[in-house]
Amino acid sequence: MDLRTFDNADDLAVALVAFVAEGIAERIETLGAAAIALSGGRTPTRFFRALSAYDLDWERVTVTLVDERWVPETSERSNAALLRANLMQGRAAAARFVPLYADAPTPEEGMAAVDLAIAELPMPFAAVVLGMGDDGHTASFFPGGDRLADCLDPEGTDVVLPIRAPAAGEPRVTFTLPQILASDRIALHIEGAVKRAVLDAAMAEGDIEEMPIRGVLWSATPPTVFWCP
Ligand SMILES: O=C1O[C@H](COP(=O)(O)O)[C@@H](O)[C@H](O)[C@H]1O
Repeated sequence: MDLRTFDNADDLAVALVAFVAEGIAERIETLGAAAIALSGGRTPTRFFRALSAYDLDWERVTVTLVDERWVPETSERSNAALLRANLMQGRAAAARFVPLYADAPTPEEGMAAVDLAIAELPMPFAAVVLGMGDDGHTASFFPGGDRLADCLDPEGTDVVLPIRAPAAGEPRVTFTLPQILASDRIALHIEGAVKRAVLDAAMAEGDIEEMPIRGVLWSATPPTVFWCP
């Protein structure tokens, strides 16, 4: 595993920005456009702010989320709201943002609109940045999720799927594992001693559905891990 350790969150953010920006620049160079998928939650705010200031050809970049809680952007739980407030600013305001939420009561009812929106993405992703919960979930691959097996299916052809789980709060929508693993670059961004211990536990033997981050860590294309205390 390529584990990159930093003294503090600022240094980590600078390195993670460079990792993602290189992926974007390479893809723009070869194909003229790039899509990236970023995670929500509490961890990525500093990284988003640093990335928003980076000098890139942002007009050729489409940004989406790895996963979303099925809530409107007025909710403080919205990953899209977090991303708009912290990334889609400054230089990065020139990028296009594709949300994973549509104005419908359930993900199933909104899925056609989400599928239509993501069909525009220049896939595969130039870069994906994953987070990890203290329960070993990544994206919205939660232990006990009702569609977890479908999300993790290496042969699965769905691009995004709805999922519900006891620890997930709201219903979710998530890119599936094959879509994540097809990315040019995959980063796992974690901070703090607790998440480091979870990472160590996930690297040990065990069931993928118990700690779904294993689906990424144990894949043929494991992530580059960015960690600081
Ligand atoms: O719910 C979510 O949690 C994970 C981890 O978030 P953190 O707050 O522990 O950093 C995140 O990666 C995911 O995108 C988000 O929907």
